[in-house]
Amino acid sequence: LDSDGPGTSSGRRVKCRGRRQSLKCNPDAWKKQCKELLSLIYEREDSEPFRQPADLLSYPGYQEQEGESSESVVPERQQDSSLSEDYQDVIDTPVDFSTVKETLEAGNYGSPLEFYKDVRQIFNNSKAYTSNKKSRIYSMMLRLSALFESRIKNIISEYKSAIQSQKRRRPRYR
Ligand SMILES: O=C(Nc1ccc(F)cc1F)N1CCN(C(=O)c2ccco2)CC1
Repeated sequence: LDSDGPGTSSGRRVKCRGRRQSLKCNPDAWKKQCKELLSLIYEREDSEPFRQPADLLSYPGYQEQEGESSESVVPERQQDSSLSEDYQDVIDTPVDFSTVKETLEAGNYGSPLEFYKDVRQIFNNSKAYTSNKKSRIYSMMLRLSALFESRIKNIISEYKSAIQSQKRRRPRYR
C-alpha cells in the first residue's frame, strides 16, 4: 500500500482462521462499508453543495457572503455570476460525491485508500476555494469532513489487518 491512510492498524494480530466472510478477515468488506459511509454522507444536508460539480449559477442560495444581509446574495469571490469560471481557475482537480459514488459502484477503486484520496480532494478543494473561513459552505465541509474521518479510519485499519493476515496465512513457495 503506497499511502498510509489514517488509522494504520496498531499491528494487533487478527484471528483470521476459517471463513473469510467475517468482517475482520474479508479484504473486500471495505467496499460495502464505503458504500454505507457514502449513503450516510448523502443523508446529511451538509453534503448538498458537494453532491454535484460546483456551479453556483444554478444554485444562488449557496453564493457566499460576508455578513448576514437580506439584499441579493453576493458571491464570495465575484460580483457577477461568473463564479463557476473562477472555480475552475482556482481548482485544478474538481471532484464531487457523484463522481466518487460512480467510481465506487463501478468497482473502480482498488482499495479504501483510493476512495479516501478522492473524498479528501473534495474537502481540500473546498478549503482551497474558500476565501472566508466562516463561509456557510466551508463550515458545511468541516462538519462533513469530521464525520468522514471518524468513520473511514476503521474501514482502512480493518482493510490493512485483513491484507496483513492474508499475507501471513499464505506461505510463499519459492
Ligand atoms: O457550487 C458549488 N456546489 C454546487 C454544486 C451543484 C449545484 F447545483 C450547486 C452548487 F452550489 N459549490 C460547492 C463547492 N464550493 C466550495 O467548496 C466553497 C467553499 C467556500 C465557498 O464555496 C463552491 C460552491
